[in-house]
Amino acid sequence: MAFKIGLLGLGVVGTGAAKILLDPVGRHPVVGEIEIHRVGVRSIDRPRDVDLPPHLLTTDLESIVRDPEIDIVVELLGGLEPARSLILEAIEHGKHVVTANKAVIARFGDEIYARANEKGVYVLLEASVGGGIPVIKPLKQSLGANRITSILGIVNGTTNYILTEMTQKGADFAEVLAVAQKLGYAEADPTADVDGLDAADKIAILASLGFGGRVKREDVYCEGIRKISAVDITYADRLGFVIKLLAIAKDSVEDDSDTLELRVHPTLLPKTHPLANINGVYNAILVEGEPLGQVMFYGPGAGSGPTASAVVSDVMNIVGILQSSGKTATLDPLLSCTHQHYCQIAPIEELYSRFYARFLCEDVPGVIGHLGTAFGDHSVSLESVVQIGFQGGLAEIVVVTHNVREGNFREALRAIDSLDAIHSIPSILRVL
Ligand SMILES: NC(=O)C1=CN([C@@H]2O[C@H](COP(=O)(O)OP(=O)(O)OC[C@H]3O[C@@H](n4cnc5c(N)ncnc54)[C@H](OP(=O)(O)O)[C@@H]3O)[C@@H](O)[C@H]2O)C=CC1
Ligand SMILES: N[C@@H](CC=O)C(=O)O
Ligand code: NA
Repeated sequence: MAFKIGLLGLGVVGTGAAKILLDPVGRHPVVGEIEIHRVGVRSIDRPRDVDLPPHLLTTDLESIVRDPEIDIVVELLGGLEPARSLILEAIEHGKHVVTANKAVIARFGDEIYARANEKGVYVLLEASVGGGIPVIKPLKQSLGANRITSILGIVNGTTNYILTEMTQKGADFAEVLAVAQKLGYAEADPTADVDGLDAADKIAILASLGFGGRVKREDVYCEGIRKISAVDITYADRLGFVIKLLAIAKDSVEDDSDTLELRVHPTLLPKTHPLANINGVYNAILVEGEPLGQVMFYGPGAGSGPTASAVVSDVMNIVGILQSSGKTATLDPLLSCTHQHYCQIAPIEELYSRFYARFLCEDVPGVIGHLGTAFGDHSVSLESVVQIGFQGGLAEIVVVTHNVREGNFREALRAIDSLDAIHSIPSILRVL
């Protein structure tokens, strides 16, 4: 018996999923039991890179989520609406859902999972984080015996591709972004990638799974890569670092409470760090837990085929359950989501980090002393201060701090900014 799916979206990921399903030979036999019943798109006449019978396509997406013949709705539209409403309506009609939409899950996951649990259906989302990397299911199942203490990830393929090209080839930001869009890595609105919002959605999802609580998306501190310049990439390199957009969720070690650190920002990583050599569209997620220690998940973080691999695997999981237990079985607690309480998130000012800051100063005697004094006055201890060069007659000084409270560091910067000898502070980055 074939299991019928309704595909919402036939873009980069939808096309990849359809290609796998239309070509089952050599894959797991379950793939051959999945039938594409309807496909919802915006424009029927748009040329497609996959050979589907034209009568399957419709612009009436509501009719798909209500279709009594469909077992599983696969949402690959992107964006918040109509994706959220269609997912909820599919659930109301007793359909299982597979989605790659981290933006919807990070914002409306509570609502979606509450309804899914009431209706006894699964909402699986392996493709939503790390593209083709299996990380959601391992966090739910294979690592379930551990107390997770930290999750560090490079979880956005577009920005990792851009930073890699800028670092290795001195490429121009806008040009590389255009290539990433052409390769199908970027979101429909690439601001979500570049400004770190997509990575913030993903770390909210990972944190919720790893730390077993709900996460409010607005609690994730987020900075993107727009301000990263070739100058900082070069100086980071000289100091022994690479710059990566890092997503971090970890137990806040500075206090005994149950609070979490949750943040996304460009970070100077020591070249010896396991995440430092994750390049191009590849993503990696380094999970630390007790008693396991560290485990790293690595693979293609975006793109048609890899993301479709995760989507189809989720569909197969549901088909496997339907085959073995039937439609009325209770939900498997290791695949569904039942969190009730919200994780407590520490304010960014209270977090401790190392910082890299680049100053442009008048080339006058004593300027390094003034910097040191201002930092010292705010209990910010310095690891190194280097006058690294000159730019337009101004001395360029780079400071790397020890692990300091962010609130103190910011106050020190305000004091430094008001010094006569300081012309500007072009960059401030965190250091791992
Ligand atoms: N691209 C990637 O590498 C990855 C993407 N994702 C996620 O997967 C999802 C899909 O992304 P992707 O395939 O890249 O997106 P695309 O923009 O390539 O495709 C979107 C598809 O949805 C259809 N669509 C969008 N809005 C509507 C609407 N209002 N009504 C009808 N149809 C609509 C489009 O129709 P039409 O074709 O007619 O325009 C298109 O087929 C997103 O949530 C994204 O975040 C996750 C991991 C990786
Ligand atoms: N735009 C995203 C796509 C995958 O989630 C990215 O670049 O990682
Ligand atoms: Na994944």
